[in-house]
Amino acid sequence: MTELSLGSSPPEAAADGVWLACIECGRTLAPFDEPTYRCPDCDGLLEARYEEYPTFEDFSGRGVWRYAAALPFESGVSLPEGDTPLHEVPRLEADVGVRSLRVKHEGMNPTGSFKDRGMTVGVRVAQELGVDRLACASTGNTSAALAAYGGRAGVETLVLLPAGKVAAGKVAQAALHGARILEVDGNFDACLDVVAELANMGEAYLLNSLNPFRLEGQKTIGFEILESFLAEYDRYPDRIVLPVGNAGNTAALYKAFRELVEAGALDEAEVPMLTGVQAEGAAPMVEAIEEGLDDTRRWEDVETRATAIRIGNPVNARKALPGIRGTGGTAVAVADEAIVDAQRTLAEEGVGVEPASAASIAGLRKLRESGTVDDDEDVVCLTTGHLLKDPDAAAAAGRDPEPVPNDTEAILGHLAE
Ligand SMILES: Cc1ncc(COP(=O)(O)O)c(C=O)c1O
Ligand SMILES: N[C@@H](CCOP(=O)(O)O)C(=O)O
Repeated sequence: MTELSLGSSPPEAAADGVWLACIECGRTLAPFDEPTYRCPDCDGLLEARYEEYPTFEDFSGRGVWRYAAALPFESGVSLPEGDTPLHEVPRLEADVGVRSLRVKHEGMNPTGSFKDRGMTVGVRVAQELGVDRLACASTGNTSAALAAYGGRAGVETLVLLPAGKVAAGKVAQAALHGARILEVDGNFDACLDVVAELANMGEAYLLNSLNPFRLEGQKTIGFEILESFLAEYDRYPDRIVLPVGNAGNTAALYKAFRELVEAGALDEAEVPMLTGVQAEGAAPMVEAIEEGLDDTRRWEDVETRATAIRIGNPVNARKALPGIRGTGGTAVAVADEAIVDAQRTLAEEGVGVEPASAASIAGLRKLRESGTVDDDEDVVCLTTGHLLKDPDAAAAAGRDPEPVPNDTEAILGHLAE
């Protein structure tokens, strides 16, 4: 696990032991002088770096801010977020046939997805920068989180959504939390291109996962999984399986593990294998892994019922591909039917997730069937968003309501049929 070294020296103007470094050319930048999303020299992705990396003993409290020692600030605009359940799923575990299977349900965050972890940190940075408008492109969840956290902070929010391709619950959230919603005649990747241009023009502060501080919040998923799993099993999971869209979580979890290794709190051999899952109709990361590419090829035409991961140009690919390879993981594409089936299976065991989230389960099943995942592995599947985010998908995947007369005897008769 040597790619993307964390070693760099702070620039002169580094604030309180934190700075930004380009993952391509190594240039370092002061973090809070002005909004910066990419390297001014080579356009590479930026990553937050710290003077010191904490060990588990440095963490205290609950939720995202438990990990303040690994974040750029002590606290932030919080609703609060993180501290999500690591569900047991005994029937699914037996069916898949692994040593242990847990489901880390990020749908239990305040706005119903993992984006809240990134937003609590990202909006804190926005306050530090003194910006007056926050913006994002979104397949839905980022917009809901941005609207809620921006609203809480009292800052104007603007979201660009691919018209007709965002689940109803997410649009409702962004609307009610007060975001200005622009529906764009184009896919998510086109929306992100426009928002990035607006941000570069100084029209808004961009809070997609291109923003390195979003990923600082999201890396706490990795810390939390390791701590909770260790507490229950006295060992770390072998593998973490996660849905991949813009590839922010893959990059963030990899960073969490590299930081712990750097701090001497985790052996390289203990780092879980990061295993990404995409829908067949939007699988540029899988293509890049299978073909040994250093970056993804942009897919112009993407389609999947898992609208949250309907993404053809994962902005974090250059961070996430080394994460998958460097941990000995892999990536796999799954059919929409397998995603829906996995969503139903999880729901029947009490865990309600949106379709994109269920991709992790569908991917695990596929990798077990192919023998890529062994039966003696400890696995954690990440489920990223709540079932109610996409009520239409849930209704379509679930049982149909049965109309009955307003009469007890008739209902008993109906139940006996
Ligand atoms: C519910 C859900 N799952 C998974 C993803 C993919 O996560 P990432 O972009 O971090 O790969 C997203 C958004 O991209 C999402 O909204
Ligand atoms: N699924 C995402 C897509 C944008 O991802 P981001 O992590 O880069 O903000 C969404 O919910 O919009």
